[in-house]
Amino acid sequence: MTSPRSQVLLSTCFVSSFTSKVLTPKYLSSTIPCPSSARMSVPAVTFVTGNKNKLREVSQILNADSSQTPFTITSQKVDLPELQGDPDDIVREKCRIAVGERSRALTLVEDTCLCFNALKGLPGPYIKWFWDRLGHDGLNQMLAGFDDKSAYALCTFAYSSGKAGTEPIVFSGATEGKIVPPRHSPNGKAFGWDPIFEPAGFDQTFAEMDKETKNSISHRFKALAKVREHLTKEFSD
Ligand SMILES: O=P(O)(O)OP(=O)(O)OP(=O)(O)OC[C@H]1O[C@@H](n2cnc3c(O)ncnc32)[C@H](O)[C@@H]1O
Ligand SMILES: [Mg+2]
Repeated sequence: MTSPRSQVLLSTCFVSSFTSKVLTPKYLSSTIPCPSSARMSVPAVTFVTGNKNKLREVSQILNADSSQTPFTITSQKVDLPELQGDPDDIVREKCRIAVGERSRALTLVEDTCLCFNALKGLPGPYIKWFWDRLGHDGLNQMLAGFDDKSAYALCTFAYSSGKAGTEPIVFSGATEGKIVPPRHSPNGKAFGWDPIFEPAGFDQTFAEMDKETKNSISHRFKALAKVREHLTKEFSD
């Protein structure tokens, strides 16, 4: 029997194959099998997030290189609590909560920080609230009294096999850069704080560069490379 809570979860479930180029939201909880060309069998892993931009980037990054081992990831939209603390502890706890919601299935969650060096790493994991309340200009204003505008974007994934007695495994990736007055792409659409983050070595913000470039240098790309390596090892043989 499906509990009322799981019915809510199922009704907000996006299912997508990360082996497909297009994200197709469907109100299903089933998984999409690996293509017959798959060189190994990897059970579906569900990425639990309430953020469609994260989901899109994870999909694009995992699809970018067809020579990599394919594996199937579904996604589930759940508004997980915004926790406080150290990024690794936050994402581990986020994963435990997500696994609890999902009855021990293979589960992946992610938490993103934007850390200002002049502020000793803050806003860090609290960037969601700072960005919501202050916007791009307000975030710039926070650094107005400092010469040091350097910052880094940190992405931390936690993966759980869902097996009893196991702890989530954490994978992180960081990209250095600096905080700049907002600069958007010509189409004006942007993901979160991308318009104010200029990665080191580039003269464009994340929002100005094409998505392939962002996805080849981003905090998310670096963390996902470690996730991919782990999953490939875990499910080979
Ligand atoms: O359900 P979850 O996965 O928690 O999604 P969220 O939107 O709550 O995300 P976080 O808790 O990780 O908060 C990170 C904030 O930073 C934003 N963000 C995350 N990755 C980003 C990126 O690559 N570029 C710009 N903004 C990003 C995101 O929209 C949030 O406002
Ligand atoms: Mg969140």
